[in-house]
Amino acid sequence: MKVAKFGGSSVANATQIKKVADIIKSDSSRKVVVVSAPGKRFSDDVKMTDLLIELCYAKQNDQDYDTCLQKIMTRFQEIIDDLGISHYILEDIQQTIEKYLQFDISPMAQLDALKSVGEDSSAKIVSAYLEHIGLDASYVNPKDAGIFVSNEPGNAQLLPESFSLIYKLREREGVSVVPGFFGYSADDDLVTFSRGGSDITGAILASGTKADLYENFTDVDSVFTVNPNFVKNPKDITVLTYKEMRELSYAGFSVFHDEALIPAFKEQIPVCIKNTNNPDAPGTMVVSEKKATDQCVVGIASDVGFCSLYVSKFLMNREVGFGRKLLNIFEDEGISFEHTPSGIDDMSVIFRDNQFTPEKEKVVIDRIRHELNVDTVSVHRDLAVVMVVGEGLENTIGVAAKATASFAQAGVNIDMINQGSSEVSMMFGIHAVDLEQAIQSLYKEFFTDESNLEFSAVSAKEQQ
Ligand SMILES: Nc1ncnc2c1ncn2[C@@H]1O[C@H](COP(=O)(O)OP(=O)(O)O)[C@@H](O)[C@H]1O
Ligand SMILES: N[C@@H](CC(=O)OP(=O)(O)O)C(=O)O
Repeated sequence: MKVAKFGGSSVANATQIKKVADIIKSDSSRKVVVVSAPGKRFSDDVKMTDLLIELCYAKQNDQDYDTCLQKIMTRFQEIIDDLGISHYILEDIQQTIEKYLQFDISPMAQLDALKSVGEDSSAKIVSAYLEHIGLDASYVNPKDAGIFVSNEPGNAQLLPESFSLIYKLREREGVSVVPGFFGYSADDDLVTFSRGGSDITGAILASGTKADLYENFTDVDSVFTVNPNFVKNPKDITVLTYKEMRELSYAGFSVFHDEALIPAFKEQIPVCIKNTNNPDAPGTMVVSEKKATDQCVVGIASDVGFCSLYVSKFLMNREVGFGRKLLNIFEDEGISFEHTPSGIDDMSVIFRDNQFTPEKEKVVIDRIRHELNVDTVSVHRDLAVVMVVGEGLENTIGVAAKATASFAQAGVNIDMINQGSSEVSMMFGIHAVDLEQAIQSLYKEFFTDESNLEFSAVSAKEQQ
């Protein structure tokens, strides 16, 4: 039995939904289908989820929201008309939105309720269309599917008791179409996962039903070795391990949500990333182990929006508890950190920029100066993180040298290197303005010549 998730690009309009239906029809083992909200139809288009967020903010700020509501309804109407299914669904969507707009609940809870309408409506539309073409299909609400989550709006986490309920989905007749992206709290509130979270729903259902395969349908033939927005027609990846995919999606391979790896990994469900527009292409498999290959580096990922706080203090290495005290300040101020590269008298804390308002920055710096008595403290914003990822890194010599040489060749200054704490990745902090050049230079270094083969030859020799 397979769980198939279709992303926003796969349900963006009626033409795409018809492709989805063909894919479901072609394989009767696709018993559980998860859908996202309608995504972008062209590059400047707006995702349905973003329209719903706009609608919610307009309402909460007492602004006119009719135009936005109209845009939302027109998009759903176009899809429903083009598919030739009942207008009853359109009325249902309108009533649901209006009910949520009138909800007297916290702003965050109202935002989550409205955000859920995109996926919920997609699931109703897709199941109605499947029935319309003669398939046995039904819409299954996340509550009926057993998706119970913590009450953290916009960042729901699955409650462990969900798994036994989800397993029961296997008993349902026909194709169950479940909306992605949200679940229900114990208090019956609608709570969404983080953005891109329909991948998480798919992985949870695949894991809970102990599916043989989790198929994640999107708009590219495979996961590429580098984000295609930086390099034209990059090489594709046929097999990745969970660890590799986790590191790559953490650092910007938005094609698959990094949190979606956890449920799949726990139950060892293989994941296949495939293209709705070209379903015959084999896609990329994500599995627990892969055969040793010549390929040392499998992908180069990058993400922006990082900030680094640097502290130096003479004899820091001898001061018991220094690192803990520094990180305690971050904890007290509610900032989660990503990396902490350090030297004998220096330590940097790397974290996501959006957590660091100017007021927060002032408080953190004052506390570090007064409580830790440091020699220097400084903050560097607009950083990007670049990850060079591959299971082969651990046993391969010279990758860092090649990477740093390629940064130097591209004239990119490296602010920070974090090597060794992960077995499968090497991380570089650079200025965001240099990102494109850095990525292109690394891609050239690792994927357009025989460099990976050279590496494997070196490491094989070293292991003898
Ligand atoms: N390394 C990568 N390989 C493939 N696609 C990538 C990669 N990095 C970023 N992407 C982007 O991810 C997109 C697919 O993810 P997303 O837009 O979330 O799809 P969906 O609508 O199916 O959820 C691709 O169109 C591509 O632009
Ligand atoms: N619609 C939600 C969830 C999601 O997973 O979307 P997509 O499949 O288009 O990435 C979002 O935009 O965040």
